[in-house]
Amino acid sequence: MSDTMRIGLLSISDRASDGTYEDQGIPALRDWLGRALRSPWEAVTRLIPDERERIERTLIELADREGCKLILTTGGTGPSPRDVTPEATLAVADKEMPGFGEEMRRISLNFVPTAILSRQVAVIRGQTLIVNLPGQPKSIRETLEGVRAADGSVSHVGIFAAIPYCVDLIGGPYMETDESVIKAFRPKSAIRPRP
Ligand SMILES: Nc1ncnc2c1ncn2[C@@H]1O[C@H](COP(=O)(O)OP(=O)(O)OP(=O)(O)O)[C@@H](O)[C@H]1O
Ligand SMILES: Nc1nc2c(c(=O)[nH]1)N[C@H]1C(S)=C(S)[C@@H](COP(=O)(O)O)O[C@H]1N2
Repeated sequence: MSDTMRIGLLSISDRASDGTYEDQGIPALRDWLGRALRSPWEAVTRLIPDERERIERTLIELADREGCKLILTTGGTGPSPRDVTPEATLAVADKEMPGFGEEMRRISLNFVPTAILSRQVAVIRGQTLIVNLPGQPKSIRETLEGVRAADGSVSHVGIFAAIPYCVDLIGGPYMETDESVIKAFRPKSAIRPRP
């Protein structure tokens, strides 16, 4: 197996995909991962409208054909009629990982009272972890990295801390992070020494 982690970045937005505004979802995901990851990775990106069948097909393509062991989606998690990202994600799932959604909503409440409007979920499909993030571009960093106090110390750990070990457990590459951005947590027995 290659050591390069392929990460699917899926932006789901009617208006970004039809050109009403420029997509900021994929650039925000790419920038954050560029700062956070120390191990080799490459992005496979897709920008699509809020259409359930299209979202399901794209998730299956990224997981099964493109070999992405992690897929981060952004957008379509709210209560509006066209927000169907969680339904599409659950439809392609083998297992639900409810801790991610619960924790992201808790983290987001540090930033906006409307955090509870996001129905975001995370699931496992085969050897792929799929995580929904909200559509607001700033929510990407907020949920992945967590909350910092004024002195820069972490007051609420972001959900990315749990992603490398989750990827280990489903058979993906060993991911390493820049601890000044996000410290990946692994039990001692799962930590590999640096070469
Ligand atoms: N891909 C994106 N790029 C830039 N801004 C975005 C993007 N997706 C969402 N936003 C911003 O975040 C807000 C909330 O996101 P949400 O996914 O609810 O969008 P929406 O209102 O359903 O819009 P859309 O028509 O793009 O699907 C949007 O109103 C928009 O300002
Ligand atoms: N961290 C964070 N979470 C957030 C937000 C945000 O700005 N930051 N916006 C909320 C709002 S206003 C909505 S409606 C929901 C759903 O957003 P989505 O439909 O763009 O996915 O995410 C919520 N979660």
